[in-house]
Amino acid sequence: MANSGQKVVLITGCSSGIGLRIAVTLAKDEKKRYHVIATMRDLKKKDKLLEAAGDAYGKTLMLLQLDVCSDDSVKECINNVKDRHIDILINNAGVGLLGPVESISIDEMKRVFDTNFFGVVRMIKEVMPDMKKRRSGHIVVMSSVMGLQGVVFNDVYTASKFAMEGFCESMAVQLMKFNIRLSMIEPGPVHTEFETKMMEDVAKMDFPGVDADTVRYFKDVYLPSSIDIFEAMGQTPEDIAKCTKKIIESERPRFRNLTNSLYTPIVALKYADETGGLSVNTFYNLLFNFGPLMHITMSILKCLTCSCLRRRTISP
Ligand SMILES: NC(=O)C1=CN([C@@H]2O[C@H](COP(=O)(O)OP(=O)(O)OC[C@H]3O[C@@H](n4cnc5c(N)ncnc54)[C@H](OP(=O)(O)O)[C@@H]3O)[C@@H](O)[C@H]2O)C=CC1
Ligand SMILES: CC1=C(/C=C/C(C)=C/C=C/C(C)=C/C=O)C(C)(C)CCC1
Repeated sequence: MANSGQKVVLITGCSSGIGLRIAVTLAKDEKKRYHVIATMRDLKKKDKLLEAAGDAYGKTLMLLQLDVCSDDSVKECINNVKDRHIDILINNAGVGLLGPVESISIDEMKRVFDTNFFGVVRMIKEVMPDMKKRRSGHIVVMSSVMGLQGVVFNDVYTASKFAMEGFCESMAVQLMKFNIRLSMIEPGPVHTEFETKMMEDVAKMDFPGVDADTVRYFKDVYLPSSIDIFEAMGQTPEDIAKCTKKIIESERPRFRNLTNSLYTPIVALKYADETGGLSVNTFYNLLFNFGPLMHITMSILKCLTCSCLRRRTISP
């Protein structure tokens, strides 16, 4: 039960990664400002969260089952919240999808949209009426740099995040009229199970219906470069949890929130050129013409951002 003055925060997708870390970070807030309702679709996966939450569990953190792809589960979950009163909704649940579209079924694509786009729509539809009645609330949506700019071979995942960005950009205007804030968070690569799940999926792929060149571009060009990017720029779930906490605590939260300054110039390419060609040509060149150079550049970037170098430069 939330104590008076505590804000009720409901977070989706807390069994691992960013959602788990946001739930624990808010539940362990030193001023105990939050009553965290951490949700997951399979409560058998709760151990990692409960271990990280420690003695906050049962005090500032509680657990509820929630599958954002099920209308009934969404309704049932919110009905289990006292007075259906949620101050902050954090839509974090999401799934990736990688590879040549020729070998991806429409059903698989629909599952990604059902989670990443319709999952957020279901939650907002369920929670928004109460926030409107109270003229108060904050809706946070975990988008991605791929909600701002496409990345090759991430076509459908990118589309699902673009869809969410467009939905939120439209919703934000009317929500403002009801004093409800809407914030999008756009992380670049983050080291979570998201990455391992994608690599596991790729290992199992046999690319039916895909020509040999496309398979080669995916496996021998894109994948090594994306591993470089993850290594050189990858943030931690803690980084994203800290950003999220800052956003929900700010008086006037920004609508869009990129979390990784190393990635900002890459997204900036898109806004620097209204013809849209700059980012397409840059990505093309980085991948197909400067692949090896990019590998070296990323390794240097990794050194510049890792602590060992900083330690050497700091100590005389
Ligand atoms: N990792 C990255 O590089 C980036 C991730 N993001 C976004 O961050 C969010 C969290 O991903 P991340 O923590 O990295 O990855 P994880 O795979 O670790 O976490 C994803 C979470 O979403 C849950 N989930 C999946 N489908 C559903 C569903 N139908 N209902 C409820 N929960 C569901 C998963 O639960 P289960 O354990 O049951 O599968 C899991 O808890 C996603 O929206 C992702 O798009 C954005 C930018 C970068
Ligand atoms: C930047 C960049 C690349 C890869 C970007 C990647 C891999 C981003 C991953 C983002 C994630 C995982 C977001 C999840 O929501 C390429 C295509 C290698 C080409 C060169 C520029």
